[in-house]
Amino acid sequence: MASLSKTTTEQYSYIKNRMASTFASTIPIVDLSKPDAKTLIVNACEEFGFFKVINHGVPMEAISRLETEALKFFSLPLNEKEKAGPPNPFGYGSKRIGHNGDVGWVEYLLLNNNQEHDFSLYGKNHEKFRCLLNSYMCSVKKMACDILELMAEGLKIQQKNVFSKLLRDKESDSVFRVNHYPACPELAVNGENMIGFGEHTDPQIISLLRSNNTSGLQIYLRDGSWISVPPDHNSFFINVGDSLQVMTNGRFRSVRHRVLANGFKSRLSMIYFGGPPLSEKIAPLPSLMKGKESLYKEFTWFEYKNSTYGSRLADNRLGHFERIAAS
Ligand SMILES: C=C1C[C@]23C[C@@]1(O)CC[C@H]2[C@@]12CC[C@H](O)[C@@](C)(C(=O)O1)[C@H]2[C@@H]3C(=O)O
Ligand SMILES: O=C(O)CCC(=O)C(=O)O
Ligand SMILES: [Fe+2]
Repeated sequence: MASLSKTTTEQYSYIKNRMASTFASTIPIVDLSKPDAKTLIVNACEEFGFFKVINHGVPMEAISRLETEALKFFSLPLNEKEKAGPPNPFGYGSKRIGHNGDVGWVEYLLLNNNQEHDFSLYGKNHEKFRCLLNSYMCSVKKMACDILELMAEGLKIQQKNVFSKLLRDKESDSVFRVNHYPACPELAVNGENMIGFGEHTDPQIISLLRSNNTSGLQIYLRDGSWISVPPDHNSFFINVGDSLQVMTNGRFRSVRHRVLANGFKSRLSMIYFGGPPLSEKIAPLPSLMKGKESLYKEFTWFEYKNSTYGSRLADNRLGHFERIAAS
């Protein structure tokens, strides 16, 4: 994947070389060890649907050991990696994202938390890889639940575990993804920007992203501009997903985001997507309605997921489920 010519990159989307501004100071930072965390989380979810977390409690040692194993996997020859693919939807994938024509300058591993994966396909260190992945997923899931509980407190919801119980449920449909974006030297020469992972919102409740120190992630602001998120390998970045937007009746916004390929350095990111059980009804919480109508028709996570997997990355997936306001 690292060697490419113009013909191989033609299939990817380029974006105009208008640099997105990097406003490091715009992105809210939440220190999970501070008492104001819950208020800052609610403000960030309302304004951006996105924030950075420090003092997260996931040991750096566990993170870097997993990152090393993931990089070892991605450095295998393509035919070896392809033994763990194609992703339907889980396994190893390269360039194609989903099944509806999206492509990006990325290769990845997609795993489901409650499905047995045949790890023997993941290189000769697969046992080590599996153990590191399991312990990382446990720590990140715990952090996700802590954040969701702070969120419920910040929203003054009596039932503190109203969101976190969905991730803790043994049927929780959560997904883990490792994305590898090789450096794309042609971009460094032409000064162009190419899409690594096209713009989209995450369909689940919450996503916890951690990457190495290579830039690329951008988020879309309410004013219609894209901003680059300065990478920080010691922190986690949290996205509000579509399901949380619905549960808060639109008070929190699922954030549109994308990744641009880098001309000089490869990027490795690991994302935990916390999702509810398939049978869970996704609907606004009564305590957040305050006499207002629901903005959404009723649906289960199974129905939303089915519709998601038939959509293109950039689609507004919640559009199908919005109620048309009576005039
Ligand atoms: C094009 C697609 C890939 C995706 C499923 C979809 O049809 C639309 C949503 C995509 C997305 C974005 C967030 C996560 O990375 C993901 C695993 C998810 O749940 O929804 C991906 C899906 C995928 O890569 O299969
Ligand atoms: O790789 C990244 O940094 C973000 C990718 C992403 O948004 C996703 O996998 O849903
Ligand atoms: Fe995403």
